[in-house]
Amino acid sequence: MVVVANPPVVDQIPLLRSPGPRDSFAAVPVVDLSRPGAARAIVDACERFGFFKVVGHGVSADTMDRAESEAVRFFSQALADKDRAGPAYPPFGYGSKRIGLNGDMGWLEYLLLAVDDSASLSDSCAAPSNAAFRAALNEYVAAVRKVALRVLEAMAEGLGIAAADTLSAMVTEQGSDQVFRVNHYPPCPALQGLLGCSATGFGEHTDPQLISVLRSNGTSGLQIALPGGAAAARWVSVPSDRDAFFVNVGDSLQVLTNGRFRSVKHRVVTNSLKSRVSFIYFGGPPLAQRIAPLPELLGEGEESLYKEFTWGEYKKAAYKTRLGDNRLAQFEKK
Ligand SMILES: C=C1C[C@]23C[C@@]1(O)CC[C@H]2[C@@]12CC[C@H](O)[C@@](C)(C(=O)O1)[C@H]2[C@@H]3C(=O)O
Ligand SMILES: O=C(O)CCC(=O)C(=O)O
Ligand SMILES: [Fe+2]
Repeated sequence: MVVVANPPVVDQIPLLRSPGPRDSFAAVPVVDLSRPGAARAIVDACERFGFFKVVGHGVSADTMDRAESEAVRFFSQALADKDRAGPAYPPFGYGSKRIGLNGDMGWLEYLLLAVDDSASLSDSCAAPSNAAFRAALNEYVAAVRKVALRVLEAMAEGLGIAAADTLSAMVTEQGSDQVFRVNHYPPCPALQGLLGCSATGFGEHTDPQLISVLRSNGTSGLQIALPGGAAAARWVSVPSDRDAFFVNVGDSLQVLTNGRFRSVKHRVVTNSLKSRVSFIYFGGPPLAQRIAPLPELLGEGEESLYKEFTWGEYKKAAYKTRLGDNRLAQFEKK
């Protein structure tokens, strides 16, 4: 009898070229939310990269540190204990290495959680059950969501949209689809010997929602693809900053701006020595929200580049794709 063993999970995690010093994105746009001019700077960064760093956000270091140390405590538990907070699919909870339902793998473990209308972790997610961790995450989520709303308001202002809450209302309306994710990338020392290679932490993708707001513990690993026109994308590492937030434009915001803002392709490469812990708030609208270019942004005679769809339709289609797929392609007008 031939016994075929399943390949070890780690063999299914793709390798990436380790970033070198020349791949650092030192020119990452930095927006100080507390200063005048933020709206213009945000629009400029969204048009050029779909990505920027936010300082002057007013979130206390205590709020960030408490959430981080509770997350570190959670991930340091035995696997059997963490598994009690899973599985991640369906629909929310603890997951390890498998991302989504379509075969993507990364060198990470994570908590995928739903956020309710009052900006707290949804009662429908029992995980995490530890009261101190849950309280720390609730405090953090409330704070980061406020940052996301201020950024969306600044975007509307910078785009010259009359109603300041046109974009932010989409993620505050009843039934808005907000997700929160805590990612832990353990160091991946097994690859130290393979010169110039790192394991994929989180494979390349764009985020489907309107906006994602990320904060990490200061361990590098996040990379974005610089737009290259016809040329192949150039991957650059984002210098980490534990005191700042990083904002990604998502696919839905690209459509709402008829392609003026670009959803940024990004990925995470593991560090061979240090753990990375990241928190990401994903702001999405209610499922019934129509995702189409805002009329104020369409010039005379300008047509939508996309077919009509709702967030619910886009999300359903997105969850059938692999991470690296171009999810918007099937909604583009040919
Ligand atoms: C492979 C997948 C994971 C993902 C759902 C998908 O089918 C395609 C989009 C992925 C993504 C990327 C951004 C967020 O991390 C996420 C929660 C999301 O909304 O879309 C993940 C999904 C996931 O991890 O379930
Ligand atoms: O963990 C990170 O730093 C980024 C992860 C990410 O892009 C995601 O969860 O969608
Ligand atoms: Fe992402």
